[in-house]
Amino acid sequence: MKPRLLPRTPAAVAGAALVAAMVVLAVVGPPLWGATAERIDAAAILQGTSAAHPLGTDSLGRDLLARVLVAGRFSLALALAATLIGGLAGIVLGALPSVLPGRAARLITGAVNALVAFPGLLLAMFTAVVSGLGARGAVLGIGVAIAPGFARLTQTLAATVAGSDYVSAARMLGVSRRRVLTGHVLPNIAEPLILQLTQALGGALLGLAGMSFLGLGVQPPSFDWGRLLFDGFARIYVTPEVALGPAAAVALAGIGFNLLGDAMAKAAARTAPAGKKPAVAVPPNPGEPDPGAVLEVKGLTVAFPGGATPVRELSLTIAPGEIVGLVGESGSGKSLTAAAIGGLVPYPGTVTYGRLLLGGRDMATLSGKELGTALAMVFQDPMASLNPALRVGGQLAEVAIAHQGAGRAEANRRAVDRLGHVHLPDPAARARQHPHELSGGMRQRAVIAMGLMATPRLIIADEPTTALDVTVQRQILRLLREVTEETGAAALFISHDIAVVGELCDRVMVMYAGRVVEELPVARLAAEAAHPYTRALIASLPDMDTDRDRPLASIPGRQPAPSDVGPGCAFADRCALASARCAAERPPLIPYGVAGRVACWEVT
Ligand SMILES: Nc1ncnc2c1ncn2[C@@H]1O[C@H](COP(=O)(O)OP(=O)(O)OP(=O)(O)O)[C@@H](O)[C@H]1O
Repeated sequence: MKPRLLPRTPAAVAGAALVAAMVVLAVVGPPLWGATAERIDAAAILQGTSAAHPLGTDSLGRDLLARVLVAGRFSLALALAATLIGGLAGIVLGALPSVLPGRAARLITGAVNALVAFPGLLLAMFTAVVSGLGARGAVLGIGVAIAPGFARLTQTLAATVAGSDYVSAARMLGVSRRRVLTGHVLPNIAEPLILQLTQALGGALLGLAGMSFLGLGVQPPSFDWGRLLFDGFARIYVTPEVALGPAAAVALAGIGFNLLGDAMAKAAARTAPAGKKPAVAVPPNPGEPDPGAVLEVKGLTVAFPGGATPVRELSLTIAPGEIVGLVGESGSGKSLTAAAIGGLVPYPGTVTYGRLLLGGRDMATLSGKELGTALAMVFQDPMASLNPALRVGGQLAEVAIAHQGAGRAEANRRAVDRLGHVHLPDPAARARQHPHELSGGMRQRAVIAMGLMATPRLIIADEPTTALDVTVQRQILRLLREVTEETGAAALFISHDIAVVGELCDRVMVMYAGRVVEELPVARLAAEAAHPYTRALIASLPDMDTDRDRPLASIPGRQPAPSDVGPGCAFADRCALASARCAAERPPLIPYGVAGRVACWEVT
């Protein structure tokens, strides 16, 4: 986990101070006060508070203050052990359903659900009794009591990550369940689990003290805070101060860990509103910028921990009014390219680039408001962009209020105007409806209208028509073309369908395993496409002459996973033209034909 500043709230400061004090005490306690804590004094048996013994003495005349100070190390060590046992067992139990076959997975999920419903203290007591009284039994007991909570948290987090597009893409690419778990799921849920471990440590301290207090934990001559509390409790009516010391120590340490865990969780949530901001690094200046371009991207790379680099050194330029199509099969890195341009790569992805200019300005320097005005993004699922609880018109109006400081009435008027602009019938009535009252095509129009509330210089549309039927798809494509022609906005249109790209775009960029392998004007696509992958994509399209009785041509083999791309051409092992050089050396993307670029040894 990356070091993160804690918020400077009194609770965070108090938590950090208490935990720091606890750690210092664990280190210096036994060497400083160990001898005093063990010194038997027959003349001072069972005393209350005195100048020599501020917390009194025990039945052997040993100083209780020294014993409380010394017991800190053992108490913390036991709590750490219990938390690690519980945490590890829980994470394994929670992760197993993602890798096991259906029936075993259901069995484990059911068992975890049952254990979560079982009172933790009973579980701990039962385990401690079965595994033998003493510190070991208590640690195991608390570990077992903690584990179901961790298992449930891991399951919930893993299920959230498992539903994301990149995991689906990895599965589609044939990545094994185990690799999906270790490479995609666990790294993305590590942070909340670590935060939970810190909080669990406080709970384990209290739990262990409780076990010792019940006589189920640490046995003499060893002692932890719970044991001291147990011993002091018998004298609570005569000399209450003897129980006070261990009780205060347990309470303060427990509160300290809980406050610290809480503060860490808040700090993490604050830095990660909707998936944390990825790290962005800018390597040295790569040549002169293109003054005429709306968008200029040079050397864009997106990487994830564990070696996955789904976008590699991608460069693209889009002129005003131009629509560039980014095409490639699932998992080639199209969506992450769009996300990186929009600053939306999910944590823990890292984005690096030589240049990322929107209208000549480095996108990293644009404020949220400037970016919101200059860039409009349209995604495949319009429901993801529209809040189901709000009326369509109100949501559009919000953009004008937030970005242009418009008044409510003016913003509403503009929203209806924009909805009419994207050919939504009866826009005033539609504006008063909720998203679920609109058809899929209407919703996508509404999202495009939302992008047009400002005057975007760039529209990024990521598979905006994939979920729509063919007729509606045509209408939306026409609308996008109309909008760019009217407003002069540039567009990056992402699709896995080269036919759709051919219909709408001016220029096409073909992506394979994170890299652009070919780029050319759409008008030359049929005649001049040179890269074997582009040609295979075109060949797999049906046309009027296609024999309907025979299966469509498909490209044999699979695209390599983002972490498995070798040194040569990533397409080599699916390519009929590949030579030994292709497997060993990656072809550069170089000018080819009239206005194209291609990366292939065999055609250049
Ligand atoms: N957060 C992440 N962590 C690790 N790998 C990721 C993450 N997000 C995406 N990937 C991987 O990056 C690769 C490219 O994903 P991307 O979504 O950009 O592909 P795509 O070409 O848009 O595919 P699709 O058409 O299916 O959306 C995939 O193999 C995916 O598994």
